[in-house]
Amino acid sequence: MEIVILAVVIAVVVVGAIGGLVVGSRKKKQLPEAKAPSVTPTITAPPTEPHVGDEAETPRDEPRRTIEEVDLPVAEPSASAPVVEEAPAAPPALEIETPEPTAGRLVRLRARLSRSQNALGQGLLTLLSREHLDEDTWEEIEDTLLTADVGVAPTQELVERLRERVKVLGTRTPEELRALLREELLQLVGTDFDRAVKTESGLETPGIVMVVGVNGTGKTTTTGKLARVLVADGRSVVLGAADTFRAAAADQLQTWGERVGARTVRGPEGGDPASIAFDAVKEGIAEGADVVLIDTAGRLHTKTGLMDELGKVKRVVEKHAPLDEVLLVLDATTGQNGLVQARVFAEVVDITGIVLTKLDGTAKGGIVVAVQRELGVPVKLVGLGEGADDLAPFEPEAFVDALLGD
Ligand SMILES: Nc1nc2c(ncn2[C@@H]2O[C@H](COP(=O)(O)OP(=O)(O)OP(=O)(O)O)[C@@H](O)[C@H]2O)c(=O)[nH]1
Repeated sequence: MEIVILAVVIAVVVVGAIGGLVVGSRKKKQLPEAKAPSVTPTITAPPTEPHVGDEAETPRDEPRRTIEEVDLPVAEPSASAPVVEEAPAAPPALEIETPEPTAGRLVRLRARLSRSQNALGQGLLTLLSREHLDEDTWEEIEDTLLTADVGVAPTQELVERLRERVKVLGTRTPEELRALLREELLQLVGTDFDRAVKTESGLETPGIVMVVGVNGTGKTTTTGKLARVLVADGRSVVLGAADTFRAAAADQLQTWGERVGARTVRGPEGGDPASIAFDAVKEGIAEGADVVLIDTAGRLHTKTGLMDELGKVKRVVEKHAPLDEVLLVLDATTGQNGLVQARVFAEVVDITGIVLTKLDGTAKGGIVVAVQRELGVPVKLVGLGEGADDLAPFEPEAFVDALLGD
């Protein structure tokens, strides 16, 4: 009996030892090292769908892990918080860009212009093509022009002339109507203005351009784009960040300048705009630059404040040399509000040219006509997008052609 008991004990011990060896050897199997979460988050591809013939089981050579060794899964990013791969830090050095040439820019940007302006041109052509041009149709033509911000007086003039010419014409082919409308719109926009931005002083000193307008109209952007236009035409430029109202405006202008290798003169936030303008012109003279562009602030609550500030900038700059151009920047999408701004600025400073920005974002191209009438000053440049080279010299023919579409 004792022998039997002894044999059973030995058997249990032997089986236990073998079992222990097996577990131990499993534990010793090296698990792949747990990867530390990478610093740069990455987007992983979703698992691919299994194909016909693929193994249904986990491959057998995959290491097995005990429950203690299995880490809890890292929380999956939720759909609302996508993991975005961080861009590598940009190198600090800025490359100097070569802006696009300015000749024919409006023609190049025509698609963008006509996309937003077709409502006016096509609307007029459709109405004029009706078989019977009754009073209601003429009223609709008038409404189309007024809706496009052409203004009351120019609208009435145009409708009167169109009525007369259509009567004389008798039957109308679409080609004749198009030609007639083109002629009349061109006359309304005006082909006699000198639309060149005056950037040459005719003196030893650089040409001086002051850019004014309510903040948010695209003033700083326009100053930057204009610097590019000038650089593209082979001129050297110094920028004056006299918009000290918003600190970011000076940074923004400086960035524009750096992209084309133009120096920016700036001062402290809330500093005196006139002294910055003065220093910018001084720097322009010292550098022998061709043009100095001065960006100003327009966020002033009273007309007197605006008058004081812009008047001071002008007086101080003119200690060096006279201003050659004062450009008023207006946002074309603001319609009548833009006209009110134009009136206030015109009372404060002698505007010599208008820049209409954001013409790509409105079908109200009639503002070109209205604002010229209001101030007796030509639109010289138009903004047709947020891109660096989306500022074009204003050409009446290209503009009217864009209104009428192809
Ligand atoms: N679509 C479009 N956007 C434009 C155009 N011109 C300027 N913008 C945008 O208008 C916004 C305002 O432009 P800013 O140049 O900052 O305006 P600002 O008048 O200088 O205002 P401050 O910087 O506060 O002085 C920016 O987002 C520009 O990219 C344009 O012609 N078309």
